[in-house]
Amino acid sequence: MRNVKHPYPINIDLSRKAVAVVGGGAVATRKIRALLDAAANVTVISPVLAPEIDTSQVTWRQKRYETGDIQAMDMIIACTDDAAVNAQITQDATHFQLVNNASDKTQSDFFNVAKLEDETLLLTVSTKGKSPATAKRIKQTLRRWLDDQHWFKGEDQ
Ligand SMILES: C[C@@]1(CC(=O)O)C2=NC(=C\c3[nH]c(c(CCC(=O)O)c3CC(=O)O)Cc3[nH]c(c(CC(=O)O)c3CCC(=O)O)/C=C3\N/C(=C\2)[C@@H](CCC(=O)O)[C@]3(C)CC(=O)O)/[C@H]1CCC(=O)O
Ligand SMILES: NC(=O)c1ccc[n+]([C@@H]2O[C@H](COP(=O)([O-])OP(=O)(O)OC[C@H]3O[C@@H](n4cnc5c(N)ncnc54)[C@H](O)[C@@H]3O)[C@@H](O)[C@H]2O)c1
Repeated sequence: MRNVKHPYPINIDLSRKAVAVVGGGAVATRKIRALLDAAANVTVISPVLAPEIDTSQVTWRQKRYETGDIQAMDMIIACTDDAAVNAQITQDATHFQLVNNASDKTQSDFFNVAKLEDETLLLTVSTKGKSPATAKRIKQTLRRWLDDQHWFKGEDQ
């Protein structure tokens, strides 16, 4: 995130929102999984898609990114393997769109978080962009602790 010391944490209902994922590789696969969990309407813009991305659950625009592609989108995840393209996407977005640039945290309006979720609980972990691997480890430690307390009834995430 650009210069924010204390980001605003929220849980968003994405079921009426259009989300563009630009890029169709490993990072896109992970982000799309969480977006579909949240019932988002996902459009993927990428010439190639990883086989794990189910084309029956997303709209696939099989092309390289061009300015204009994200115009009607509420939220955009820029995760191509070309940092210049991801930077262009951040630049093309207007102030009322939310952009996550997966290759440059100084060009993001928001960061994604590690989550632990069952029917009644949603726990999220963020290191404010400093160490996603640490966020994942903390999540796994929390999962074991919650299991010991019998407080968690979810699947592995
Ligand atoms: C939490 C999680 C949620 C999610 O999936 O979105 C998430 N990253 C996850 C996984 C993950 N991330 C990376 C690998 C590969 C590791 C490896 O193999 O090398 C893996 C896979 C893994 O660890 O399994 C590497 C990586 N990540 C970022 C960069 C770029 C940079 O740092 O600038 C690079 C290096 C790229 C490079 O240069 O190569 C950036 C971001 N990643 C964030 C979130 C945001 C900050 C989160 C926070 O504040 O803590 C932030 C800033 C932006 C964002 O993406 O929103 C999810 C955990 C899922 C879980 O819960 O299991
Ligand atoms: N934020 C995170 O969690 C995180 C984690 C790991 C890596 N990264 C960053 O994300 C980037 C992508 O990583 P990956 O493992 O998904 O890469 P990848 O190589 O698996 O996938 C890249 C995808 O981008 C697509 N692409 C390339 N140029 C394009 C263009 N002009 N328009 C549209 N799509 C285009 C390709 O077709 C491919 O599907 C890395 O370069 C790295 O900087 C971020």
